[in-house]
Amino acid sequence: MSIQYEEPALAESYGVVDSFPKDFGYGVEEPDIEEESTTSGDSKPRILLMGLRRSGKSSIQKVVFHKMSPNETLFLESTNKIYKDDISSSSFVNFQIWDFPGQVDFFDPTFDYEMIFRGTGALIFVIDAQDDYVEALGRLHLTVSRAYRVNPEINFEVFIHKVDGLSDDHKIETQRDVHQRANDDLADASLEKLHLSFYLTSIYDHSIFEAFSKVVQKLIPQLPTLENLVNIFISNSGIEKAFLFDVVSKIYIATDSSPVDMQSYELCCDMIDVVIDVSCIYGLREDGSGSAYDKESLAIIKLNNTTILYLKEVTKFLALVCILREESFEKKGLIDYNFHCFRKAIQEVFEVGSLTQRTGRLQPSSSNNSLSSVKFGVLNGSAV
Ligand SMILES: Nc1nc2c(ncn2[C@@H]2O[C@H](COP(=O)(O)OP(=O)(O)OP(=O)(O)O)[C@@H](O)[C@H]2O)c(=O)[nH]1
Repeated sequence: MSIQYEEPALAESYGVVDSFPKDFGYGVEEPDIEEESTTSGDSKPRILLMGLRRSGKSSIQKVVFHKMSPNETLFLESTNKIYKDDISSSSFVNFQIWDFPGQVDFFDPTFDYEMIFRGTGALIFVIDAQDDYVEALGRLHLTVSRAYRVNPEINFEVFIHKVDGLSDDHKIETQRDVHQRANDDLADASLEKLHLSFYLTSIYDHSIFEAFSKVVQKLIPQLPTLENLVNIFISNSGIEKAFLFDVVSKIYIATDSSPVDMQSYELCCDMIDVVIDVSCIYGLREDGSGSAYDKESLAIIKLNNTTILYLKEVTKFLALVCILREESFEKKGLIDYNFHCFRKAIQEVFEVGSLTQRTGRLQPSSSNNSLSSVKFGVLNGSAV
């Protein structure tokens, strides 16, 4: 992962350099920042974070990608320039986030919005749900309608943010109201084809990670392949739920087809934190060298309700976290064998993905073939 700064002073004022998990020891190859900013950087799929001032854009970016604790965001200064952040933690989650200052003026001739929207994969518009959102809705309409005219391929995502301050009923009501008004505005402008997706988010719980996971997943053309692989793996191994995580951000880039319940997701996120924290303390060599997350990374946690959490390294950046019953874990040999097949298949998808050229979004690959060559063991014991 590398960070690109518009201006060094701005970066310092954020204190990003300190909060960024550079010393995390994931073995992330740090690309040359100069080179990133001048060559490949701008061709990466782009996610734009837009919204009114103080709606929470920078906080989202810092909490999800830079391990900033939510309370620290209280001290974030207002963003004055477009702030580009390169997230190259894996070739699947390989994109650039552009954090816009709240007061972007589309009529300013120096703001080349056509160029910006042309290379954009997703536009996240953040609305502060604790504030009066009438102005934000006007801004949302102006922004998405302009962006759609330049690039109709963009995924438009609306984060109804800071919902931690709202009661459950109020949350649902706010979402319904925002949804209704935003779509009415689009209908009035004959833009019915423009699809908006809505998420209730807060940096004080896992909702922001979940929402970001869904946004990122839409930019991964290999997603059906990944989901298929997870499905085959869990059904042949007696596993209840599995998430393929990007370890640094805790975004899940794929899961099986059973519905995601927040509790399972939070449990798996917490497991990653525990494993990395313990590994940072006890997993490094005496001189501090080594990596907290590497090929050997593996953890099994038995909970007191006969549930087992099982984490294993898949690639340098990805981990599979599974939830299963104690009795299924008796067939650990089968699970390990199937995991081996799963990992091999994922690596194939990963290799093909990294070879394909990227444009506004990650390029589709012909990697579905990898499924046909995977031979999982089955639960009755006879390998296929
Ligand atoms: N309660 C609550 N406060 C939040 C949340 N997210 C951000 N905030 C607070 O909102 C304030 C503004 O956050 P910023 O991230 O600076 O907002 P911004 O949209 O980047 O603002 P500009 O840079 O001015 O455009 C900060 O005090 C954050 O702590 C949230 O989920 N819940």
